[in-house]
Formats: sequence, C-alpha cells, structure tokens
Amino acid sequence: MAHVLSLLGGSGRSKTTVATAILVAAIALRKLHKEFIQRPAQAKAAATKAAADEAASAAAGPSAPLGSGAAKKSRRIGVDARFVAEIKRLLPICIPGVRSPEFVLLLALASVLIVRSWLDIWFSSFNGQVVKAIVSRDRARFIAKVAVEFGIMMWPLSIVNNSLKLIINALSLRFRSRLTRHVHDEYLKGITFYKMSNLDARIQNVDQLITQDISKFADSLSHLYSDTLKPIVDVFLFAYKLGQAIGGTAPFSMVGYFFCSALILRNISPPFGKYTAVEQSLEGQFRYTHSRVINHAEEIAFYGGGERERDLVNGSFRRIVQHVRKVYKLRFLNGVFDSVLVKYGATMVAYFLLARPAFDPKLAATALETASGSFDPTQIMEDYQRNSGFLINLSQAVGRLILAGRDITRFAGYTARVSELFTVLNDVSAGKYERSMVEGGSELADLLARRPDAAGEAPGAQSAISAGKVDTRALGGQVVHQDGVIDFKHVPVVTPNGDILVRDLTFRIESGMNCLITGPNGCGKSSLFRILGDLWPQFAGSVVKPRPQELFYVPQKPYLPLGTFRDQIIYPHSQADFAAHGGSDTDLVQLLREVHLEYLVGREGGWDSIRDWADVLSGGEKQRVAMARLFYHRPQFAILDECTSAVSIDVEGLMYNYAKRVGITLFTVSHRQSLFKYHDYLLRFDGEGGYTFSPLDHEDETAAFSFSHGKSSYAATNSSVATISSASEADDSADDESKPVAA
Ligand SMILES: Nc1ncnc2c1ncn2[C@@H]1O[C@H](COP(=O)(O)OP(=O)(O)OP(=O)(O)O)[C@@H](O)[C@H]1O
Repeated sequence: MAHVLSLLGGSGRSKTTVATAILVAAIALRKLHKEFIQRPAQAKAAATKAAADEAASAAAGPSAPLGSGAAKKSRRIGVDARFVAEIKRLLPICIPGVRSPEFVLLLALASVLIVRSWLDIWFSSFNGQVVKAIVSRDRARFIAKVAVEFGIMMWPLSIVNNSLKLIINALSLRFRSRLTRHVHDEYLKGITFYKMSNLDARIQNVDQLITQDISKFADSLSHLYSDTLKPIVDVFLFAYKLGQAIGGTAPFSMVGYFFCSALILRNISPPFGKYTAVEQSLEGQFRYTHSRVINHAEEIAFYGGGERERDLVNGSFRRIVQHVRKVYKLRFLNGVFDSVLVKYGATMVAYFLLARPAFDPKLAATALETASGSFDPTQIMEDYQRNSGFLINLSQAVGRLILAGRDITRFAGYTARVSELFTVLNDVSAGKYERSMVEGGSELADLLARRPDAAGEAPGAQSAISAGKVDTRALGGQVVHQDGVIDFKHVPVVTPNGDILVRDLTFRIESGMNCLITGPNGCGKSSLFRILGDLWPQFAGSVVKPRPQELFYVPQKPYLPLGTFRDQIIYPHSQADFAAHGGSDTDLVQLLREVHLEYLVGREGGWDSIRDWADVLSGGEKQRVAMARLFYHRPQFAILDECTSAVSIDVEGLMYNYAKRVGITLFTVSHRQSLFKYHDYLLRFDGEGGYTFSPLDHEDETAAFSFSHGKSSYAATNSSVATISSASEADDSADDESKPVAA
C-alpha cells in the first residue's frame, strides 16, 4: 500500500485525490479479482452441471443409446467425418431453408452478437472515463457520464443481453419442435414403434432419446453458434484493442497463459465426467430399489419382506456414499491446483500486464505525464480501468473458447445419439432390423434355402438374415388381403432373433370356423398372431388374410388408453371416428350389458370421466372392457389371446356366445377347457416345431390340452388328429387344409 501511495502521491497532488485514487483502484482491482476468481468458479460450476447432465443422460437408462444394443459395438464419439455427416443430415431438418423462421433467427442472433461486442468495447472505455471523472473530482463530467450517457445506454445494454437469451431459447425450442415432430411422424407411422423396441436391438431407450436427447441436442446446437462465434470475434477484437492500449505482448501473454494452464489441468485432472456418470448410475439404482418397494408393496407386505428390502436399499445407498466420498476428496485436491493455476495465477499475470504502463509510460497509449512533467494519476486510472475491461473481455472469450472444445465434444455425443435414432427409424420403417441372431441365424438361413420354393420365392433370404441383420424386403413371405379367410401356406413361425418355433405351418380358416389354439408355454401361439398382424417378419410362405380392420386382437392384459371411459370402449377410434361410425352412448351401454359392466358408467361418473383406468378397474373388468371394445368394432375375426383368463366362466360363456351371434369368427388361444365348446377346429402346437390342425372332437376335450415334448414320443389321444413335426410331412398334407393335415 505504501508503495502504491508513493507511486501515486509522488506527484504532489493533495492527499484527498490520492486517497480517492486508491479507493477507485481498490474497486477496480476488486472487480478484476471478481472476473478472474469468481466468474471462473461460476463457469466451472456450470461446466460441472453440464457434465452432470451429460452423464445423467448417459446413465439414465439401463443402457446408453449408443452401443447399448446387442448388435451395436460402442463407438468413440468425437469431431470426425462421421460427425460432419450426421450434422449434414440433421441440420436440414432443424433449418429447412433460408426462408424458414430458424434461418431468420440465426441472422438475428448474429446481428445481436455483433452489437453486443460493440457495447462491450463502449462499456470498457466508458468505465475508464467515469473513473477519471471521479479521480479528478469533475462533478459535471461525472453526472453527464453516469446520469445521461449511461442512463441512455443501459436500455440497449439490457435489451441486447436479454434479446440474446430470447433468441437462443427460441432457436432451441424451434430446433426441438422440428426434430420431435419429425421423429413422432416416423416413430408412430404404422407399427414402427413396436418394431423399434421388439425387432431391432440397436436402441433400447427410445423414450429417453425422444424426450431428453433431442432437447439437449437442440439446446447445444443453439448455444454452440453463439458460444463459438462471439468468443472468436471477441478474442481478435479485444486482443487488438488491448494491443493498442498496452502493447502487443500483453494479449499474447494472457492468452498463452490460459492455454498453458488449461493444458496442464487437462492432463492432471481426474476423470470427473466419468465419476459423475457412475454417481448418476448409482443414484438411478438407488431410486430403482425404492420404486420397486412402491410398485410391489402388496407382494412384499404379504411375504413380510421389509427387512430384506431394507438390506437392498441400504446396500444401494452405501455404494453411493462410498463413491461420493472418494470423489469429494479428489475434488478438493483438484480444486487447490485449479485455483492456484487458473484463478490466482491468472490474476497475478493480469496485475503485471495492467500495471506495466504505469511503471513504464512508454507502453501507455495515452500521455500519462502532465504539462508540468509529473504523472497524471487520473489518466493512469482511466487507462487502467479501460484496459482491465479489455483484458477481462479477452479472458472471458478465451475461457469460452476453451470450454467450447468440451461443448463441441458433448454436442457430438448428442448428435450421434439423435442421428442413431434417425438411422434406426429409417431402417425399421424400410423393413430392415439388426439384432443378435440365434447362432447367427444360420439354421434359419438353411431352412429357407432348403425349401422347395426357395429359388423362386426368396432368392435373397440367406443374405437377408446374415450377420445379425435382417432385411425383410429380401424375404419371400407373401401376403394377400381377402375378406372372410385366414390361410397360412408353408409359413415358418420364427422369432425376430431367428429362433424357429414352427418350421412349416399350413392351415385355413374361413368365416364361421371358430378355431382354438393350444400348446405348451413358449411354443409360438402368440407368435403366430404376431406374424398374422405383421408385427414380426414373415420369412417365407404365403398368408391370405382380411384387411387389418377386420382382424381384432384382444390380449390377456388389455391396453387402456389415456382418456375418457368412452375412449376405453371405442379405442383406437377417436371421438370423431365414433361419430362418423354412427355410434351413440346408448349403443355402448348395450355393449356393456353384454359383458355385464353396465354399472361402470354410473360408478365412474359417466362416459366423459377421465381416470387412470388401469388402476381403477379390476383385472376381470379390464378384460370385459376389452371384449366390449371387440363388440363395438365387430370385425370378421377376433384373435383372443387368453383374454378371458380373469373372467368368471359364466360371463365368459355369455361373451363368447354373443361374439358368435354377431358373426365374429373366434381364433382363440387358451388353456381353459371351458372354452372348448365354442370352437369347431383345433390348432395344436407340440412345442417341438410340430403341430396338428383338425376339426375338434368335443367328445375328447382333454386331448386338446395334453402335450408331450419330443417329436417321436408324441401320440395323439384323439383319433382324428395327428402330429406333424417336419416340413416335409406338412408339405404332403397341405392339400386339404380344412381337414386334418395328416391322418
Ligand atoms: N420379441 C421377441 N424376440 C425374440 N423372441 C421372442 C420375442 N417374443 C417372444 N419370443 C419368444 O418366442 C417364443 C414363443 O413366444 P410366444 O409368446 O409365442 O409363446 P406362447 O406359445 O404364446 O406361450 P404362452 O402360452 O406362455 O403365452 C418364446 O420362447 C419367447 O421367448
């Protein structure tokens, strides 16, 4: 302090002037300290949060989007040719053209950024002039500067700063809207959503990609533009201004210092991003253990499993504590080095650079000496204030550029994830999917190649299923739409990963031929429906079936959509479809009567009441609602997959009889003997790839439900049915499909 007093007071100015100068200098130094010490700390906190967001995104699901699929190898994310290709693909969706609002917003953002840089320069000079007015005790000049000039300029300052935020947010929202709408269109087109999660293994958490990663990509993209463009302009601008003011070496020294310290820190810092990802994953597991307790509270309570669950949640929590404790210690050590190198070291360099013109007036851009030959402390203060403004802006720009490197890498990560989503969406809707196949799908390829019709029917079948990739366009399955018939000819029932459930299935059902399907668990009963409903690929053979609206599927656990009670009955019809269909609530009440649910309308507050229907209705009520839905749509064929398992036998009988009365042909999977009497044909799988199809013998109901596992050991207890366990046998017997296929 004595040194500073002697420096400033040596000119013989009054003690008051010197004291004022010291006070203003202290304020200026404090500001400098704030910029170099507090701001980097805030920037670092923001960076840590960003890393945490990124890590959370990576750890949110049981598996990260990239490399999560069984068929996908993990990929190194970076700014490479692939990143450029991905950006080229996504940008036209975000910014469709030069006339789009997004492009106009980008232009507006560039203009506001330029104005902002100009205002920063103005403010640095203005600050110096205010300090000079204070130190020289020039009241009139001080008032003119602060009350008039600043009073006017604070409006553009405020408007420009907030416009920047507004435009960036508006851009981010627009990018997100464009991408999300595009994905929704593709994802919910046909049954792509089903294929994405059931056929293709590349993406397992598509919900997270759509709801979180697209938003983060849009946010990163809108910020990246401003976070790189402005710092680049600022570095050149303020380096030039600073060079003019205190010599060219000053900006180089400051920038050089920052880059060197960033380089050192980068090499000695522990991988905190990875640690944050681990922490998020552990937090996710902890949350999961608790949500299991809530979801399965009833079962756990019946088992008296509270203590066992306490061990599990405590174990999960202990892992978080151990990890976090280790990270805190590392953060402390890293923080010490970080502060010394970046904060205090940079402050020290800044002090030296800014003080140089005062000690060495040749470096000052303005004359520091008065006419009497003494130094003018007011000019020193003005220069110091202005130059520190330039230096602070330069340092901030360099800091943002250093952070931008990390931001671009993070942006590349989001780009890769969103791009992957688009790739898989395109592939799946084009009929291609990837997943790990059973023994690489070779058995399936052999089966298809050995088929007598292979040459004409599926020339590319073998290559279409190689290397875990399936291109359904190269498969030989044929589909013909025809009302009143379901006709399978030589169709293998194959799971999406190439597991052959039935080698060669042939049967024919016409309207009125109610058919029961039986077989052991996992033999392929529901899979047959998946092929019938086009959910799974048809690898070969031909299927004749009615138009999709004439086939109605009723599963064991019915889907209850969000919406009113009326929506539960008419789904997937909307209210508008319902009106177009000529439906009325009176008709719906009649349907509810058929399933013995008419009391629900009053109990639940009418047709327009909205509830969480999955919670409000019992298991049996849900199944009866699904049957009422079937009666509302009244298709030609009903595919009933264990859909009355929770319904009492008497009501089940009433519903089956009603269905038959209104002309719905039943195609039922059930293990219940009580359903036997509503059917005329039996399709029975033996669980070994074989099956029988024959008229039902109502005298011998037990035969339909007795299975043995083993092709040779199977002996039908019913004289009218026989087992088919190979493709050739099925082939021989395929001529008369409405009769037993082998006798
Ligand atoms: N998306 C899928 N990907 C791969 N394999 C599947 C898929 N869905 C089902 N499978 C497999 O296909 C086989 C047949 O399943 P399916 O649902 O057709 O059995 P099911 O005969 O209806 O049995 P259950 O009587 O138990 O309902 C099972 O081994 C099952 O694991």
